[in-house]
Amino acid sequence: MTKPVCVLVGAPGSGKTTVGEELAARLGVDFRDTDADIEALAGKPIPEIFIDEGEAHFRTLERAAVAAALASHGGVLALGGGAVLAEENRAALVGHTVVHLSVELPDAVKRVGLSTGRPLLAINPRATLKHLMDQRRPLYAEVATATVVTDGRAPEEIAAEIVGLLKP
Ligand SMILES: Nc1ncnc2c1ncn2[C@@H]1O[C@H](COP(=O)(O)OP(=O)(O)O)[C@@H](O)[C@H]1O
Ligand SMILES: O=C(O)C1=C[C@@H](OP(=O)(O)O)[C@@H](O)[C@H](O)C1
Ligand SMILES: [Mg+2]
Repeated sequence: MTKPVCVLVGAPGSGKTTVGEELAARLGVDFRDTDADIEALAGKPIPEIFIDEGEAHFRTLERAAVAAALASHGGVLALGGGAVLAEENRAALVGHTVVHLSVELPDAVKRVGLSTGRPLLAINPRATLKHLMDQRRPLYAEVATATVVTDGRAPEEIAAEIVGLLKP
């Protein structure tokens, strides 16, 4: 069975998508992001899924996307920030190389701001992010096989550190 060389988890704004693309380029492998898979399957952007069908439906699509990507993708895989909320997803990550991109509130807020692409953060992003991060911190720690600090660091530097971690 194919297995991702590295799965990236972390809060919104931790840089999973940005660092994941950079890491995949450095490793010469494909990059995949479950958020993009969900949008392709649903045929619409994530904010529209939240508006039309709600978060619970998004989480159902996300569980299917995570299972499919873990079983079929051999490159770098980025998950959505809330994927770790599902016990099913946390269980599916056991045995994988999972890097937690850690970020503290100030950098996360600066990076995502009032982002239009993240429906959960469309209103009051600082308070919402703080709540999400407090709730999820133990879950990222539970699934991660390594943690890389991203605060005040460029995506290139973070990707380089992960390349080093992946060396046997
Ligand atoms: N290390 C970093 N330093 C500064 N900005 C970053 C960093 N990583 C990501 N960003 C920026 O923050 C925003 C969110 O990044 P993204 O990769 O989409 O995060 P995630 O997928 O974890 O939510 C983007 O505008 C991106 O350019
Ligand atoms: O934190 C979350 O619950 C979410 C994070 C988003 O992905 P990023 O972490 O890549 O922003 C996306 O999956 C969706 O908007 C929900
Ligand atoms: Mg992302």
